[in-house]
Formats: sequence, structure tokens, C-alpha cells
Amino acid sequence: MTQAVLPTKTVAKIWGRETLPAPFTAPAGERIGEIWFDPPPALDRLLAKYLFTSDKLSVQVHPRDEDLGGAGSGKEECWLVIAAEPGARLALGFSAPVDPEQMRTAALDGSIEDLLDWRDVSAGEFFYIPAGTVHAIGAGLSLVEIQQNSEITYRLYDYGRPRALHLDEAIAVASGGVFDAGRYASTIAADETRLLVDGPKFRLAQIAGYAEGAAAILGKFTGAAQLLPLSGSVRVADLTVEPGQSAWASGFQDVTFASEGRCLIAAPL
Ligand SMILES: O=P(O)(O)OC[C@H]1O[C@@H](O)[C@@H](O)[C@@H](O)[C@@H]1O
Repeated sequence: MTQAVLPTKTVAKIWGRETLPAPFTAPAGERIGEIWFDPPPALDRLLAKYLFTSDKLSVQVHPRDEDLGGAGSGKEECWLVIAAEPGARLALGFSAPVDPEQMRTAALDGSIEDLLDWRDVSAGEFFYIPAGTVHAIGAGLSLVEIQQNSEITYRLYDYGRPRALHLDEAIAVASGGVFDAGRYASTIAADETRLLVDGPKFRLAQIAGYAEGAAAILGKFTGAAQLLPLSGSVRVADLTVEPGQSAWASGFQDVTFASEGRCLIAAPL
């Protein structure tokens, strides 16, 4: 078995935070929005990040693989809320369907923010965001994001901040529809073991302790996987992986989950 703790990359963002929750730290004077775990070659179609917000992210959309015609990877993504300040919100899809022209007009005058379907969120909520879904993340949130390894974000609106917009590209790939919360939103308790995503682009599960059901779920991960302990450590052969770290392993033979711990495992498909 091969295993290693993954190097991290700390990314400053206009909407990031100068103070991060332990065990993370932000370099003095920098607003850190994202902490990435560099995937190993065996998992290079997958990217895991922590996101920490103090302000709203852009109103944005990501393309599907098919939209890019082979020139890069699309970006399906999912978020597990790990902490939320009171009133923290995020937006997924529109409250009522809009057509491309309405979307363009609303992006240009900023009213797109009010057309989005914002929801209050709290720790434990989980969302899968199919590529093509117009979305925005609000202030006061800490999330774990698992995504296709792609950095293609098309911004529709950025609250007048001096960052590039990509209106034509966004409208070409965006759905003007309502988010299917019944299918793509759920809540997971910290002590629950569950398969959270089963394709099409990646698989993701939460393992809490080493419950009965965990063996069946782990059986679905047939190759290399990434481990991201959220509480309690995970042993991967001779490595101890702590919350805030992430490791990869070529298999699960030598992986031991803490009996009181909570760990995400992810693999590309
Ligand atoms: O364009 P900004 O606002 O910086 O947001 C970009 C960020 O958006 C989030 O929804 C995620 O997709 C992140 O992976 C991405 O880096």
C-alpha cells in the first residue's frame, strides 16, 4: 500500500478571513479563503478544499465536461457545512425559472442576487451542486468542498468588486432553473456513516467511527482514495492524519478510523 499526507496550498481571497478556525492559520494580514490539498497523480481528477468566508463569493456557475469539448475538466462540486454563523446563507439555483436574457439583464444590474434561491444553512448540511447550477456562497461559513479538479468558474456578478466577470461563458452553460433540493440537499449528523455522493464524477462518504455499515460503504471504494478527518485522527499504515490534514492511500487495508472520529473519504470515478 502507498500513502502520504497531502501538501496544502493556502489561497487568499477577497471574501476570505484573516483569522481561521484551529488548526488552520492565516499568514498575518492575509485574507485566506481556501485551503487546498494537492492531489497525488492517482487522484488528480479530484480536489478537496476548505472554504472560509467573511463576505459573499461571486454569483457564479461552473461548466460540465461536455461544455468544454475535451478542453479541460468541468466542475461538479459538493459542500459539507462544518460551521455557520447565525444567519449564514448560500444560494443554489433560482427561486423561479429565468431565461438567458433575464439572467443577463439581472447579472448586469445586480438584481440576480435577489433572483437566486438563498437558504439559511447550519453545520451538517450537505449540498451537491451539478455543473450548470448558478450559485453563491454567503459570509460566515466554513465548508469542506469536494470537486472535480477544475478551476473554471464563470462569474455572473461580483457585487461591483474589481474581479473579472465571464457573462457570455456563464450564460452559455448556466441553467436558469430551480435547484432540486429533494435530490441534492441533505443533512448528515456528525456520528452518521453514509455514502454522500455516488457519481457521476466522484464518490464521497462520511465514516463515523467504524460502524457496521462502514464496511459496505468502504467496499465501494475500490482503488486509491483521499481521507479527510474532520474529528479524531485516522491511521494510514504508519501515518497519523489529524483534522485539518488530508492523506491519500492506494487502498484501505491499513486504514484505521478513530472509533469516535468522523472522516470523509473521496475518490474520482
Ligand atoms: O469567484 P470566487 O468568488 O472567488 O469563488 C470561487 C470559488 O467558488 C466556490 O463556489 C467554489 O467553486 C470554489 O472552488 C471556487 O474557488
